[in-house]
Amino acid sequence: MRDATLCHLVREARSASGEWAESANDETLLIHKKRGVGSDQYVGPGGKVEPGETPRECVVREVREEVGIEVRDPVKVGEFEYYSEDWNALVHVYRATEYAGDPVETDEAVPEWFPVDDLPLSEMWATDRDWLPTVLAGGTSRGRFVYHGGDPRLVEVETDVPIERTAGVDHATS
Ligand SMILES: Nc1ncnc2c1[nH]c(=O)n2[C@H]1C[C@H](O)[C@@H](COP(=O)(O)OP(=O)(O)OP(=O)(O)O)O1
Repeated sequence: MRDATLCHLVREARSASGEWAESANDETLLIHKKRGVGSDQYVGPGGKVEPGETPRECVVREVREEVGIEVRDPVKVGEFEYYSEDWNALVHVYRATEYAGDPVETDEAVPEWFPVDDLPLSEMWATDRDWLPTVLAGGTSRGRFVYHGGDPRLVEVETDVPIERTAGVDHATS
């Protein structure tokens, strides 16, 4: 099973005067993906973990490659097993709030900020709605999703579960 990552960057929305708004108005950065698994949907930036890198190193690299920013504080907040006819993955989910630079379009992705309470769920993975709101709100999640023909056939989700935060920090994948 291949290791992969997702990064969900959350920023506190600003009012017109530039003041921090209520946390309910937080926003998260999604990408409209141009290629790869889940293309033509809105997803979090991320990708396959390369041999010799840790999932945390992967998520920093993939965010840099896909939207051109440096994420500073990714924290592992979830993981899920994904199974389909042609791709299986253990997906390590990270949440971050600090970054440097401004998101830019690349040949892989078009970045777009969305209010955390108004996600384009109909244009996202069907199972995102089962775990992503919890993660965006600062919780944790663990899951197992079996897809067939692009639709989820088995969905197992636990939220607010202990996540080994060091997982993927110190242990490079094979
Ligand atoms: N079920 C589900 N929900 C949300 N996100 C995902 C899944 N299954 C998945 O595999 N994913 C995510 C995990 C990764 O971010 C990508 C899969 O990796 P991919 O984008 O193909 O890898 P890259 O390295 O970015 O692609 P290429 O560079 O090889 O084009 O999907």
